Amino acid sequence: MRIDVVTIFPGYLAPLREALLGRAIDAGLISVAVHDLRTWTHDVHQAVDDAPYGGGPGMVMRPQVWGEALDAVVGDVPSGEAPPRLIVPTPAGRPFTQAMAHEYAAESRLVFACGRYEGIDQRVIDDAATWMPVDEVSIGDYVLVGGEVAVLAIVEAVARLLPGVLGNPASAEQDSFSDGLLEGPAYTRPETWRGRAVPDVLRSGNHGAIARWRRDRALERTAARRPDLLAALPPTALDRADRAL
Ligand SMILES: COc1ccc2nc(C(=O)O)sc2c1
Repeated sequence: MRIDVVTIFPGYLAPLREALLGRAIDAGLISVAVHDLRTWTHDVHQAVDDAPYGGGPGMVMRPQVWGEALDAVVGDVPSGEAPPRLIVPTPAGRPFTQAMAHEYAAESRLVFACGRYEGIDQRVIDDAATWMPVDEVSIGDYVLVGGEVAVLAIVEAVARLLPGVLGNPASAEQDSFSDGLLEGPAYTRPETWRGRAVPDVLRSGNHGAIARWRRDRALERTAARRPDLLAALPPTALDRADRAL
């Protein structure tokens, strides 16, 4: 997968080259190019923003600069080749979900546009949508200062789903949300720590009982913390034992 990120703060994306993602880049599983939006300014001040039409607080990012940047970064899409998906993090975006992470993991190329200030002139999004799929997404019901942190989260959620990135593919298959539920509690050695013992069932070697216990804990946690996820499960998702909980 090829990933391009356009931002006025390239240094914010440095964590993409660390740890698991850094190893995936070194292994050639993903390529990441970070572009400084100011490359496409033509004035001495390298201005990327201007006052909003209609008044109001803050500044809006200029369409000319973004238009040239996306033209250059996306480049000419060879005929017959699918254009990349443009992802624009914004508080006004569609909530980013694990299902979307799987959708994005199937793409060969993603381009991220990181907004700052009050966001990017809407015409940039509208123009881009005439020649590539554009998703405006939010990583949560809170407002960040810019799109860069959201890009780090989205890229990590997507890249870990790519073949070869996670050491143990089963980890992705048993993710929270993979079966629509939150993961339950996890334990490792020692057996007792500060007077707290690991649940006996997890040391029983009885794989059926362990699976049942883990499912029950996941159902309990989901019911307590995300009842919306439980309500969204298809009726067939819960078996008789689940319902007996
Ligand atoms: C101006 O660019 C922004 C500002 C806030 C913000 N908050 C996001 C979120 O997903 O919460 S994405 C994003 C982009």
